[in-house]
Order: sequence, then C-alpha cells, then structure tokens
Amino acid sequence: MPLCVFSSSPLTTCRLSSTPFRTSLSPPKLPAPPLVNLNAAPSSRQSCVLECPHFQSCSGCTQELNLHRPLVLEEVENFFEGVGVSDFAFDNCRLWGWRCRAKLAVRGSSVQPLIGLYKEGTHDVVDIPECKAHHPSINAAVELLRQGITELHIDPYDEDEGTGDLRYVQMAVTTYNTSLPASDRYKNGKVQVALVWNSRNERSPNYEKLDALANFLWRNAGSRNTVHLIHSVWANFQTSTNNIIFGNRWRHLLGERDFWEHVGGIDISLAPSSFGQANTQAFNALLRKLQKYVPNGASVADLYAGAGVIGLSLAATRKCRSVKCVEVNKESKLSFEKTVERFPNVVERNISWHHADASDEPFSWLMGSDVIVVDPPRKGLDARLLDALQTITTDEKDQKSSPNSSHQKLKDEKRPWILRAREASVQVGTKTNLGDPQSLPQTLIYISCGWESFKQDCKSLLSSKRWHLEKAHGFNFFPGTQSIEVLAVFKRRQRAQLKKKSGKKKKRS
Ligand SMILES: C[S@@+](CC[C@H](N)C(=O)[O-])C[C@H]1O[C@@H](n2cnc3c(N)ncnc32)[C@H](O)[C@@H]1O
Repeated sequence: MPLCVFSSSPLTTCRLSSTPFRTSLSPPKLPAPPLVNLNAAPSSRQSCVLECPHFQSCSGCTQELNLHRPLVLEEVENFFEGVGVSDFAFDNCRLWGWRCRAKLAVRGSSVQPLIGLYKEGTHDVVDIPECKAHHPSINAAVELLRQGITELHIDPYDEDEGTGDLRYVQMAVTTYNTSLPASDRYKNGKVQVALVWNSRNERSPNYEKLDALANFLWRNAGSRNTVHLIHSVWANFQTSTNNIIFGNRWRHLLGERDFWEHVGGIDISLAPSSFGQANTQAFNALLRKLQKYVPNGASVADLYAGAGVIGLSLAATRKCRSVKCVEVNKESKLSFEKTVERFPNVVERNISWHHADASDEPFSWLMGSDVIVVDPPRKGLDARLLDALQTITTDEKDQKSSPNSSHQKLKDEKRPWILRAREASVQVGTKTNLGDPQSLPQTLIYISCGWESFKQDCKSLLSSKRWHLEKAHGFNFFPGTQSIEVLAVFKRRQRAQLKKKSGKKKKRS
C-alpha cells in the first residue's frame, strides 16, 4: 500500500509500495525502500535516498540523500520564523514515483533514441529510462515509445538542422479508475501521451509516420490489451525553432478524449494543453489543507487558475457563494467546462472562468472577493497585481468612489483584445446573491512553487503593512529537487490596526 504520512503526526515514516506493477511491457516497478522513522538517527534516515542511476548526468534531481528534507528547507523554516510564523510545518508524501506529469525531449537517432531531460546548461538530452521520480507508468510508456521509434524508423528532432519528426513527448498519468479499489488506483495509472510533432498540421508529408506511431502505442498498450497502459494519444504540431515546447495546434488521435483525475474532493478534467500539477497526491494534500482556510459560503477569486481546479475544489467543499477563476491560457477553458459538467448542484452556484491576465485591471478581481487565492508560475506575482495587493487598503474610500475605478474602466473598455477575452469567459450557475461587489478581501492565500520569488513577494506584502502572515505550510512536491510548494495565509490588516501601528511609529520617532 502506498503510504502518505503528513507532518501533523510526530512520527513521519518513509516507505513506498513493494507491490510490483504490471508484468509485461518492461513492467514499471517502484523501488521498495524499507519503512524507516524519519525522526530516528541519521544513519537509518539514509534509506530515504534517491538511488537513481541517472543522478550524475540528469539535471532533474539535485539531492540524492534525505529526500524527505530538501536542503532549502532550513532556509525556509528560518525565513518563516523571522516573519513570525513559528509553527511552519512541512508535509511529505511520496518520495519516489511521485511525478505524474513529465515533458521529455526526444533526440538522438531512430536506432538510438534519447528520451529525457537536458544535461545541466546544455541542450544534450540524457536518456532517463529508470527515473525514480517518474510514476512507473511513465517509464513504461517511455520504453514503449522508444520501441515504436526504432521499429517505425521515426527520426527524433535535430535542433541544429530543424529536421526530424518527434520533438518532445508529454506524459500525464491519470490514477483515477473507479473500477479498481482505491488502494490499487495509483499504481495502475494510465498515461495520456502527447507527441510534439515537427510539422504544421495533419496534412504535412510526415503525418503518416505520426499516425503509425500513435497506432503502435495503442495496439501494444491501449484499452484492448491485457496490459492497458496508454490512456490516449494526442498530437501537438510545432515547427518553431524557439525553445517553446508546444505549438498552438492540438489533435486527439486515439483512446479516451477526456482525462479525469480526482483531487481536492472533485473530479477534474485536464486536456494535455492545460496546466496540470506534477505531483497529484501532494497536490491533493495541499488542497485539503487549503480548504481549512476558506470560510463556508465565501466568495473567492482564484488567480492564475489554470483549469480552475483550486477554485472548483473550494466551490464544492466550502459551498462558496461565488468563485471567479482567472487564467491567461485560453486552452484551459475546455478543461474547466468539462469539470463543471460533472459538478454537483451547479445551478445553486455562481462560478466563472475568465480568459484574462490577472495583472490587467487587478482590482476588478480583488474587489468583492472575501478570499483571494494566487498560484503564479515560478517567477511569482506580476508587478501590477502585487502592487494592487499592496495598496488595496491604502484608501478604501478612494477606491470605491473614484470615477477612474477599475469597475468604471471595465464598463468603458474598448480594447478589442480585452473584449474578446471577456467574451471567452464562462459563467456557470444562476445564483445571483454575490454580496457587496465593493468589499475588500480579508484573506490572501499564496500558493507558490518558486521559493525565491515567493520570498520577495512575501516581503513586499508584509512591508506594505496591509497584510500580516498568519500561517505557512510547506509540501514536498518535488522530492530530489530544491523546489518545494508553499501555502501561505495572509490576513488583511484592519484600518484600526493600521492606524494603531502608524501611531506607535510616530511616538518612537
Ligand atoms: C502554477 S500554474 C497554477 C495553475 C492552477 N492553479 C492549478 O493548480 O492547476 C500557473 C498558471 O498561471 C497561468 N498564468 C501565468 N501568467 C498569468 C497571468 N498573468 N494571468 C493569469 N494567469 C496566468 C499559467 O498559464 C498557469 O496556468
């Protein structure tokens, strides 16, 4: 049984399933380190080692020992202590086989394909067939792909020449299968394979090869096989010579079109073009923790929302009065709509997804929400949004009455790209009691995968004196790396508190 123990328990243990995975197709197997007490003497803690044959050459992992304690953690704990959070907790989940979503470069030749990550500081691809971070189904699907490339003489991409067919592959594992007992679902994960093909579209001359490769994967491991490993096969067409992995054109080729996962109390649908969290189980743990900080019936703005997983999970579990999801990638809209189709009691809610840049007119998202959730990319909050969060309480009256307020601007908007973006929004439910559209948020929940940028943003928010940090949690989302996921809960300082504070300051000077 996979074990997922969190730090609320004083005895944290470190173990993975010893149950073997499937037995054909170069079967995926999880390493089976012994059960150890992480609080025990360092020598026995050493069993939380990566033991990956690719560690020296692959850039994916940077820490081999003590996977349960990324080296950056000491700095993180000190930082939070320094800003008044003395009970920072760090939660561990799976230490191996945690990565359910991987983007891998395909290089080399059809005789000897290389499928993996770039070597640090280069564009040389390192083959990582036995990656210990990957969900074992990803490694099995990579091996099958390798066979297909060789047998069908598929040419991997050559970056210097711009030639070849297959550039990258994205593998995403769904562990949601209601026909299996819950305890067997994770290890039987199925893989949605997205092949990034070096052509404009399906009318290009090398399309036949793509078709043959997709059929190879499906014939050997699709739904009619005893070993059903492949959930679906997609194509993405990309001919650009820049470093952007995906092009704009997607096509579903084989298998189930819809990819479902179950996290945070809801079923979610994720198209390959939408952002998805890499560590499904740790994300689920984060969502469960997050729910504790959102009052029942709150109105929530979920900024940097992707397919709206966070907002929708809160809508379902906290019976939110309203939820606005704001996302710049229009591809995520479809996944949001699919998820909402399975959503309970949709008509009693007011849920919307907006194709917009969260830093454009930020007050229009902040005002009227009780809780703001931000989950930006690694680089942190966009400057204009950070600025709005820092000034939101400077003069509440001015913000409400100014003829130049963002609400007024929103009404008078003429810019066609903004109007188009607004048209692309999705509104679900008929509930109209949204509360006061001019009220200010009381809680800001910052979810971050970029420690350095979070630190800077956190300092800026605290130095603005508009927010204080109430609570912070860390999650071991990326064991073996120096990245962790942070969940930080800020509370807005009330005006009285602000005045008192500034009064005190004056006295001192
Ligand atoms: C770390 S992901 C989080 C996605 C989502 N919260 C989830 O957990 O699935 C960050 C998301 O922010 C989006 N994004 C980046 N810049 C943005 C911006 N300025 N405004 C809105 N969304 C943005 C990205 O496209 C991506 O989907």
